[in-house]
Amino acid sequence: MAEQSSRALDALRDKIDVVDKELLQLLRRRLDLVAEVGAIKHKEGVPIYAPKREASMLAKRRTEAEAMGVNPQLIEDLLRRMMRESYASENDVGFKRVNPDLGPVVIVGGAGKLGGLFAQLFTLSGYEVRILDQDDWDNADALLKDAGAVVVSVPIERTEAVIQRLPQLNPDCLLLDLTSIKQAPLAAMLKAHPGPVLGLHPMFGPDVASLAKQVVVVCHGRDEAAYQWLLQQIQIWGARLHEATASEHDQAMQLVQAMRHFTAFVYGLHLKREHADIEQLLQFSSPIYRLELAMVGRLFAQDPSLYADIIFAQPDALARARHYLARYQEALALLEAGDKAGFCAQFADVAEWFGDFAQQFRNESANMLMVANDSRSG
Ligand SMILES: C=C(O[C@@H]1C=C(C(=O)O)C=C[C@H]1O)C(=O)O
Repeated sequence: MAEQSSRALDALRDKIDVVDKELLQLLRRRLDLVAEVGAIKHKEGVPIYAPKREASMLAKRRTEAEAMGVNPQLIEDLLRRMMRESYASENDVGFKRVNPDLGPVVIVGGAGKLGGLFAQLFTLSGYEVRILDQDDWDNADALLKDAGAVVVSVPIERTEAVIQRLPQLNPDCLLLDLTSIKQAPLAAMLKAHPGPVLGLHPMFGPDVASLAKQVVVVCHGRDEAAYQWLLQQIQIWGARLHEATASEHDQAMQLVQAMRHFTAFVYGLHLKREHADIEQLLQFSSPIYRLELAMVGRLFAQDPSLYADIIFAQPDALARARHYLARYQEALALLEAGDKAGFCAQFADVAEWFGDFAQQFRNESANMLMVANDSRSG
C-alpha cells in the first residue's frame, strides 16, 4: 500500500528531516568528545565503563526531560544506546598496559573465537601476544619459553589434556584458563604448574563489541598477588569481576548453562518433530514469543559441539535433567487431572519464591520487547 502524503504533511516531514540532521550532527559531536575521553582513559588506565558517572548523568537527564515534557525513558534509551557506541569507540583507542614488565602472553587456542577476542584485547593493551594453536605444538617450547602469561582457551573437552601437554613454564609465569567449567581445569592447572594459577569464565560470547558491563567470573587458584594486574586490566577493558569458588561456579552453571541450553535444545527438537512452520509461527507471534523463538533458534545457528561440550561436561547434568523431567511430569499431572486450582496454587507459590525479582524481570522484559518490536519493519 502506498503511504499517504499531502502538502501539509510533506512540509512537516521536511522540518523533521532538518531536526534529524541536527540530531546527527549532535551525535557526531558527542562521539568526538567520547573519543577524547577515550584517549585520556587510555593514557591514565581508567576503565572504559564508568557506572557512577552513567547513573548520575541518566538521573539528571531524566529530570530535565520530565521538566520539558519529554518521556524520561526516551532520553534514557537514547543515552544508553549512545553509551554502547562509546564503549566500542573507546575500545578502538586501545588500553593502558597495567603490567609493562610482563613477558609475552601466549594464547593456547588463540585461533578460536574467544581466544581471538582476548588476543585482540591484550594486543590493544600493548602486550606481545603469541598464538599456540592445534598445529603449533612442534613449536610449543619456543613459543612458551619466556611467556609471562599462558591463557588456555580451547574446547572444554580438551582443556585438561591441553594443560597436561604444556611444557614446564617459568615459575613466575601466570597460567589461566577461560573454560566454562572451573573445578576440573583449575585442579589440572594447579597440578601442572607450581606458579600463579587463575581460573576465569567470561560470561559472554566472542561476538561482543566491547567488554563494557560484561561479567567475568574469577576463581582464584594460587598466588593472587601475582595476577592482580590482570584483574585490573580486565576492569580497564570494562568488565565487572565476580569472585566465586570453582564449585559455586560450576553449580550455578548447571542451571544457567547446561539445563537452560538442554531445555532450549529439547524445544527445538520438539518444533522440528511437530513439523512447526516457523514462517507461520512468526506471523502469529507476540513479541515475547518472537523473543523466545529467537533465544531457541539462535542456538541452532551455532556449533553443536560447543553446546554438547557445555552440557555433557557438567558432572551432574544427567541428574539435573532427570529432576527437570520429574518436574515436567508433576506439572503434567495437574493438566491430566484438569486441576486448574492446583496449577494456580503452584503458580502463586513460584511467584512468591521469585519475590521482587518477578516484577523486576517484568519491567526488564517490557523494555526488551519494545526494542524487539522497534526492529520490526514492513
Ligand atoms: C565517555 C565516558 O565513557 C563511558 C561512556 C559514557 C558516555 O557515553 O557518556 C559515560 C560513562 C562511561 O561509561 C566517560 O567516562 O565519560
